[in-house]
Order: sequence, then structure tokens, then C-alpha cells
Amino acid sequence: MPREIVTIQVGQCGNQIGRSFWSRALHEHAENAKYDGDSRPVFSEAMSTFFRNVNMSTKGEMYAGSEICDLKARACLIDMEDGVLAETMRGPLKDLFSTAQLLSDVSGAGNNWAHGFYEYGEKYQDLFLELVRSQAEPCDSLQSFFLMHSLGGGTGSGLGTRLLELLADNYGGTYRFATSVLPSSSGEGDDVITSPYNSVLALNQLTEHADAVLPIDNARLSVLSSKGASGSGSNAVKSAKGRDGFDAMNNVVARLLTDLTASMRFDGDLNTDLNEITTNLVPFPRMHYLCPALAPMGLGSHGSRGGMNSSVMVKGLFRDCFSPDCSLISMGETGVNVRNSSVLACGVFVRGSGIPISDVNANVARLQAELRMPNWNREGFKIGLCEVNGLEKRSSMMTLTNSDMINGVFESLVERFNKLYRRKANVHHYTQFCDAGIFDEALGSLEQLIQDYKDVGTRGGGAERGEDLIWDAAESQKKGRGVAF
Ligand SMILES: Nc1nc2c(ncn2[C@@H]2O[C@H](COP(=O)(O)OP(=O)(O)OP(=O)(O)O)[C@@H](O)[C@H]2O)c(=O)[nH]1
Repeated sequence: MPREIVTIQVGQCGNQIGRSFWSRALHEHAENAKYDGDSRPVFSEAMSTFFRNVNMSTKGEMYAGSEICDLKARACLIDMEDGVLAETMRGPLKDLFSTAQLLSDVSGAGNNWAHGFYEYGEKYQDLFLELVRSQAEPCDSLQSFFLMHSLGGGTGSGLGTRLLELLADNYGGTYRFATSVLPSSSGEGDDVITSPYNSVLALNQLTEHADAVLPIDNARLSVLSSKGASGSGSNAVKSAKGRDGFDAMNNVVARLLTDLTASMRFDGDLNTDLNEITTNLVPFPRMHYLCPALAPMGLGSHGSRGGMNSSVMVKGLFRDCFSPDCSLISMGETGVNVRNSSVLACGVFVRGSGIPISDVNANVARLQAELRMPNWNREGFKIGLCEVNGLEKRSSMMTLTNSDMINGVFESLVERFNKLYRRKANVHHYTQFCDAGIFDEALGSLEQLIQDYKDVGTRGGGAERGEDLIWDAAESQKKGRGVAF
């Protein structure tokens, strides 16, 4: 039974990441497809997660594997400036989308969350729901929407989170995952003055209406892409050209999203889907920020077997993925990382042919003993093992960690927000569209979330259950709260 995903790409960043993602997904499936006598790929159930075969006459034929691919992406492309969408429709991916999948305006949201959320949200809600319906109806078992956006501007942040709310109201049983590009913790290199406002206002909505958020930032993406994490040697990735030189960074995000879904699309000893990921990694509904990491970064690192035996290679992947160097989100100057934070739950997703489950389990067992986790959830790991490599053609690993280390990001955002808000700087641009009360509401929501994550560190999470939710402190202290690989 296929479990389909519909992407909702909003704003410049969301659509440029979308381009990298579709290029990668397409090439991944092309490499793993069966081909007919004329060397044309045959549509498979694996492809149906992200693609529709518009060449098929009946579903029966499709699953008998007898139809030749003519693919359309399961996607909604939305931007309030039409430049990026027009570029996509002129580029190498143009045949993947029909114009009916696009929703655009001309003037953008002016880096103003309220403009996107209220004005464009109101204006386009009916058209958006029609567009989503056109993508949802052909699905047999729609599992999730993937929102791709940035929080710094106005369209992805404002309109993107308004659309998330509409999805929650209209498709309550379908998971909502968001890949959200946050401004970097230090604010360094941030090209939008109002980004702290836009981010805090958007986080308020993400906390309420998303099932899981994968937070990433451009400072880390830039470091990782310069190390070759995106597999920039691959033709697939090279073909995704963007206008702003964000390509290499967006390819890292594309790898994250294809790895996240690899074990629901391809065979493996431990298949996982988004339903299981959400159930296992989100024990409390608002605390759904899953910090991602990818290994190997750089070429020639672990993952390329060479003469290495599997257990050494897997151990290397674990060591890399649990180091700050492989994180897609920066914790700034806090010095906090997964090794010394309080971890609510952790997902470990390995790709590679011939990796024994026992090698993965041995490393997870070591983590179980050594990570600081609440004593009621020491089993809080979700493991995926997919035997099909990614485009880099080597074994790789992705982790998603739900822990209080995200507070470093949130606290620096609050600080940058307050620097502006104390003087009410730029607030008048927002009050054209909404009541100023939304600022205090959003700030209050983020401060509460920070507190909730702090409770994870002191009481193991769960607001009211103080005394019985303490940590397995003896074990954590014995191990010095560090993970030794
Ligand atoms: N990683 C990445 N970041 C991007 C990309 N494009 C823009 N950004 C970042 O996104 C933030 C601004 O958001 P945009 O997506 O450009 O803005 P928008 O959502 O289209 O909103 P408006 O321009 O206000 O209509 C800034 O921090 C940019 O550096 C991209 O392709 N990739």
C-alpha cells in the first residue's frame, strides 16, 4: 500500500529547496527503477510516495509494474512573487509540474509575516484548498504534507504557517511535517532585519499546527555544503541550478528529506514511515522540534566501505552523526549538543546495502546507556534501516533528536526579538494587518516552549508529573553525560 506525501513549497526559499528536492528524488528513483526493453523506467510503488504516473490507465496496471513512467510531482508550489516559480517552469524540472499546481501573486510579502499570514492567507485560502484537493484526491493513502519554507521572510513564514493551519483544519488526520529554515542563531549573515519577528510569529503557528518540525539554519547548511555533504559530485544535484547560489545548501536539505523517507520508499530490514517517526519521537504534542544531523559529511569519510568492516563503518557513522559537526542547526555559542543535552527521543535512520541490524542495534544500545534520557523513555529510539544507498552511493545515516538543545536556538531568537520589540521597532508594518497582541502571544508561546524543554532537563518532561519523572541520574552521572564512540 503506497503512503503518499504532498509537498507544500512556499516562498522563495521553500520553492528553491523544492527544486533541489525534486531533482534528487527524481534521480534517486531513476537509479533504482526497473527499465523496459526500450530503457524506459517502469512505474513502481516506491515512486508513488512522491510521484503520480499520469501515463497509467488503471491502478492495477501500475502495481503490476507494466506502465511506463510519465511523472508528475505530488506538490503545491506557492509564492507571492512569481519569479522563482517561472524559473522552475522554464527549467529542467518543468515537466514534473502542471501550471494548475502553481499559486502565485506578483509583489511578495515584503518580509512581513503578518502580510503573508493575514492578507495573502485570506485572499488565497480557497484557491489553496482547491489546489491541495487536486493533489490529495488521487492519493490512495495520503500520509503527510511536507511544508518547505523559511521563517525569515514574509511569504514562507506568514503564508506558509497560515496554510499549515488550513491543513490542520481540513486534513486533521494527515501528518504535517515542516522543514523550516531559521535565521542563524547569531544573526550573522541574516539578510532580513525583521527576521526575529517573522520567526517568532511563525514558530507560534508551527508549535500549534505542525506534527513535526525539522529546524535547520543557513549558517550550518553553508558549512555542510562546503564539505560536500550534498554529494555535489552527482550529476543529479548539479542539474538543480538556482538563481541565488543557494543550490549547494539546498541540496543538503534535499538529502535530509530523501533520507527521511528512504525507508518508506525502498526495501530494508527495518522500514519506518512518518506515522511511526511522529509516534516515537514526539511524546508531548507541542515539543515536536526534531533536530537533524547527517553523516558522512565530506567525501572520503565514514560510509565509504573501502576495506573497512561493517561494524567499524557503522560505529564511525554514529560517532559523526552525534557530533555537532554534522548538525543541520547551530546551537550558537551555547556549547550544547546532543551529547550533553537532555534527550526526549531520538531517531536513527541508516541507509546502506548489507548493513547487519546487529551493528546498528549495538550502537543504539550504547547510546541508550550513555545519553541523558528520562527514565520513563530510555527506549525512546526509533530505528530505520534501508538497504538502498542515497545518490552518494555509500552508506549514510541521519538522526533526528528531540531534546532541550533546541533551547539554544529559541533563546537567541527571543533575545533578538526583544532587541527590536523593546523599542517597538518596525511593529507598525505588522499592525497594518493585525492586532499588536499577536506579538505578545507569540513570544509567550515560545517562552512556554523553552520552559517545557527546560522541564525535560530537570524532570524528564511532562508539566505536572514532577517527582516521578526524574532522570536516570545515577547512570547519566556515572557516564559523565557524554557519549564515547
Ligand atoms: N537555504 C536557503 N535559504 C534561502 C533561500 N532563499 C532565501 N533563503 C533565506 O530565506 C530567508 C528569507 O526568506 P525568503 O524565502 O527569501 O522570503 P519569502 O518567504 O519568499 O518572503 P518575502 O520575500 O517576504 O515575500 C532569508 O534568511 C534567506 O537567506 C534558499 O533557496 N535556500
